[in-house]
Amino acid sequence: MNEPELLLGDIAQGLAGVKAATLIESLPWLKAFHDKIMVIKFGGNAMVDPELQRTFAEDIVYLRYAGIKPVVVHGGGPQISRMLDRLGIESEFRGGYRVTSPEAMDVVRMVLTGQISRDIVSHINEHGPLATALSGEDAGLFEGRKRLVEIDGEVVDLGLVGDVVGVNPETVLEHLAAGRIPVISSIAPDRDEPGQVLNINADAAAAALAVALGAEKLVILTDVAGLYSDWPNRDSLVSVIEVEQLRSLLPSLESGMIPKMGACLEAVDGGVPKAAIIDGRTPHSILLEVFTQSGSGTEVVLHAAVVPEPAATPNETTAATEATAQTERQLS
Ligand SMILES: Nc1ncnc2c1ncn2[C@@H]1O[C@H](COP(=O)(O)OP(=O)(O)O)[C@@H](O)[C@H]1O
Ligand SMILES: CC(=O)N[C@@H](CCC(=O)OP(=O)(O)O)C(=O)O
Repeated sequence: MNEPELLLGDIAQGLAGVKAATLIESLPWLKAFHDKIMVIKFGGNAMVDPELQRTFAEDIVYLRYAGIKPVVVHGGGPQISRMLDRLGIESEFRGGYRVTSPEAMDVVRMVLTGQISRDIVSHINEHGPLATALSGEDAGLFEGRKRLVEIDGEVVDLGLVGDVVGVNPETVLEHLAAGRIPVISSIAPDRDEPGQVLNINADAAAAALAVALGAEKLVILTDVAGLYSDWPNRDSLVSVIEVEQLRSLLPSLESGMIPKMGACLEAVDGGVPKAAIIDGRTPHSILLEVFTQSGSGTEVVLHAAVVPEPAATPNETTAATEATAQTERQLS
């Protein structure tokens, strides 16, 4: 063999080694998550590009064939706003929640249940008859109650916006037992007002469902790399954070991140071992998060493993940055 041929042979062998290392890195996670339920929240901002919808569906189907039981809860905030705009109905957000009139509620229901659920199901089912759509209204899945929020010391009525105050997960469990992938929209019947439905923030709906299902992990896809402890300082991306650190950081967060990090807290407080915020703009970010040691975004856990000798970080800006610099991801 001449020299270029030898070199090509070395490169091919090196690439094969990298591929094998990548595959074998997933083994501990395949074992840990085998037969476990994983709730994945697909945010409206993460689904704007059709190619990302396709790679999202591939990841979900991959999880399913890897022996995990994925449950998808989806949002669709930007898509609802676009439809409201087309219909000449004004959109207003307060404290991260959409002020929802009865007229807007019809549109929320139409876009989430009638359009986005169907699109996700259809992308997944390109791989086989796997996905089935459910609304939080179906078989009493969610029970909601109107949410009153306090903003700047003032109690604000957000209209038909609710919290999930009850979950009846049996239907979802039945679908999982049949090998299906449930795709769920975040609408809930109002417990206090029969016939009325409420608009639920999809992060909050995903967290409540993850707790009720006894999920092993909640994964939330959004349009940033994860949680920044000192937003918008790009050097402050957090890899792992403990619930108590997050609880003290929460009041300083800006509106988009409040429902998201609040949902992670609720999930871990409710017994879900891990909750992660990941970048839905990166193709296959779910696979990277679930099957690699470094993950792909921010993981929230009850207690993080402590690295024996943390490297010095000269630009530590907050208590959370300091604390998370000393932790690393772990299997359980
Ligand atoms: N501390 C923070 N870390 C990361 N993102 C933040 C933070 N504070 C505010 N944000 C903003 O929150 C946004 C995500 O929230 P949102 O737009 O509601 O997402 P989604 O549509 O996926 O639910 C980010 O794009 C970012 O602009
Ligand atoms: C009460 C409330 O704000 N509900 C959200 C529901 C959809 C959602 O949460 O979508 P994302 O995940 O894309 O943000 C809304 O009307 O936009």
